[in-house]
Amino acid sequence: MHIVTAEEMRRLDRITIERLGIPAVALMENAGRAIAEEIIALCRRRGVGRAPLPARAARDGGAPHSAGAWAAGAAHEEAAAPGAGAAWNTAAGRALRGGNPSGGALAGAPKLHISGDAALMAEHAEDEHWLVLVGKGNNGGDGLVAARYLREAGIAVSLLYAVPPESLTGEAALQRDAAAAMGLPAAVHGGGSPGFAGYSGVLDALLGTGAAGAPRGAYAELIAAVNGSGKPVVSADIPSGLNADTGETHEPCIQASLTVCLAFLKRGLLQYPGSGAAGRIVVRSIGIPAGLAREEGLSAYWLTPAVLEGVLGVDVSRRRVPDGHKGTYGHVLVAAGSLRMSGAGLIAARASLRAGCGLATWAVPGKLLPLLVGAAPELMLADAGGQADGTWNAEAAEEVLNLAEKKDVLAVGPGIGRFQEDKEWLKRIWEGAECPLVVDADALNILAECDYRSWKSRREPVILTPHPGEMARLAGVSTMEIQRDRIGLALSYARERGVILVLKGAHTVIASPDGRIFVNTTGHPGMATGGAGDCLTGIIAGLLAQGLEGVQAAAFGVYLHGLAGEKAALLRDDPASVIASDIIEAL
Ligand SMILES: NC(=O)C1=CN([C@@H]2O[C@H](COP(=O)(O)OP(=O)(O)OC[C@H]3O[C@@H](n4cnc5c(N)ncnc54)[C@H](OP(=O)(O)O)[C@@H]3O)[C@@H](O)[C@H]2O)[C@@H](O)CC1
Ligand SMILES: Nc1ncnc2c1ncn2[C@@H]1O[C@H](COP(=O)(O)OP(=O)(O)O)[C@@H](O)[C@H]1O
Ligand SMILES: [K+]
Repeated sequence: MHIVTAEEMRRLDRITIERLGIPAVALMENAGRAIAEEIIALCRRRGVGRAPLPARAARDGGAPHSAGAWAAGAAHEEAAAPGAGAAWNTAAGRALRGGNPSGGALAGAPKLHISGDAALMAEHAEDEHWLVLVGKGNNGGDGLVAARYLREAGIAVSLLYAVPPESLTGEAALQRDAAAAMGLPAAVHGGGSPGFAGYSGVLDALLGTGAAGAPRGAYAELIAAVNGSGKPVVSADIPSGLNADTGETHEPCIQASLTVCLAFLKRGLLQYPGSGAAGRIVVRSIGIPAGLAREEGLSAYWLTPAVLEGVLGVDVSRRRVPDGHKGTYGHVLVAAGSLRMSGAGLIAARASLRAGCGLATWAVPGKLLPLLVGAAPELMLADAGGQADGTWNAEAAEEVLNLAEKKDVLAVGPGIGRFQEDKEWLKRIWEGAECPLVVDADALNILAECDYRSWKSRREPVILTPHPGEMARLAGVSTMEIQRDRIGLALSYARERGVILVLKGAHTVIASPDGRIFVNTTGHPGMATGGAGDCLTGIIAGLLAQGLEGVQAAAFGVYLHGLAGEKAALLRDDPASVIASDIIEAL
């Protein structure tokens, strides 16, 4: 699934309207109807058992999946089916709503099957009353359309305009008039906090992709009031107050239970804190052809199995040829670990084996070798020279390069620490290794102190795997600046430096020098544990050894790593108990 910026969304809108001739008002009609369907499905879900839907504030940390941030399979793409057919679930429902009311009673007679618009049927509609907050732009227009459909479903709605309705223009003005003609009750925000007591939910149609800066005036007042109301909030397109491109949340920003995102997933919904403000996200089609994004050369994606296969050409089933042997699946060399951090190397090397490479060799300063014998019997150990105290030195680079000669990939960095002439060490490896190179941990910190663009260019790809702190050092900005717009920053760094960049952390971003972007949503905060990153390095190296291209290995590796973290969490009482070795064992 593509992810787009607000500007890209406007371009796709324009093309649909101008080139395909689909009127803007038709898109708005589809958008509003989709939002109404999702609200009805939500009402139906809470109708089952009549349990009140928890308000956003009372929920968890707010991941984009209602089943909990870490639930296994959370990142799998689901087809949006807003409760279709659910209205027919009970025999009473079938009989009352006219779906073949005679049932099997008239044996032998031909059955007449007629069904109504199930997506717009709300059971217990009489218990619902939704407040629709209407902004001045097209987002407000979407809300007005949704209000009409909700009314049609028997749900009471009240409109609250943020600005005088006369200030609406274009399609939004048409919807204002239609809502008035239908007799929907409406008021204009008059300052202060509106009362929410009588409402069962709030539709936030205040600001969408046309918003600029922090919500002002009435918008800000309404958002703050809704957040304090304890009512479930559904946001149209994006939560009002969210930067649709970066995921930054302005003060204030709607905290939604559900966001019905229209046409294409907006970048800001996939990046924290935006992901947290959105609640559950449903992307609904509104008549803009999905293929337009590719035709227009957009190349940012939410990373799913479909994207891995269809866009990146990865065989996610990881089929092996029947006559394959360990040579078929490649040999990884991991240059990692030192006296105080040998475990980092061990984790990376073991993870590469679990990722399916045929052979893995772990190179360490020679002093450590006798201590590591048997640490992982499947691994081969190699003496990389180094200092008498078990740390690395510049000369060890030559040994690593010798060892790398017959290997398919070289991973460097986990647990190496800093040492004298470490910049020289890394330069020699960078320029000399004739296989793909994965650079992690302290090797990234070393790199941050080098002008590596002046180094001899490499034929084989380089994959950098920084966490936000390491990325800040590489880019020469603060960690806060990195987190402010992770996608934008990863993209520009990868392009400028000609490297494949894996910017780790919640919703890891994979950026390639050719401008492709993939955002991963597998994984969970329990993976914020020492060694989890070393494990990822090993997985990516293991996939490269099996012949995957750089971007394929980086994206698939990140996806598998998160999935393994989810599986590992299911074996524990609490995801916080997951440690890096568990992730390896869950691969
Ligand atoms: N064909 C289409 O285009 C389709 C579009 N669709 C929908 O339209 C949405 C985009 O609509 P949009 O471009 O009209 O912008 P939107 O976010 O509704 O409001 C902007 C207005 O708010 C105001 N304003 C801005 N910033 C502000 C602030 N900080 N604080 C306070 N006010 C602020 C600003 O007014 P101004 O201040 O300029 O007078 C401006 O007029 C999109 O998210 C989707 O929902 C779908 O229906 C599909 C078809
Ligand atoms: N909240 C989170 N959600 C998903 N994945 C996470 C989260 N926090 C950390 N991770 C993942 O765990 C790994 C931690 O890596 P890193 O910080 O380099 O650890 P280390 O250096 O100890 O190996 C990364 O792959 C990161 O994406
Ligand atoms: K909104």
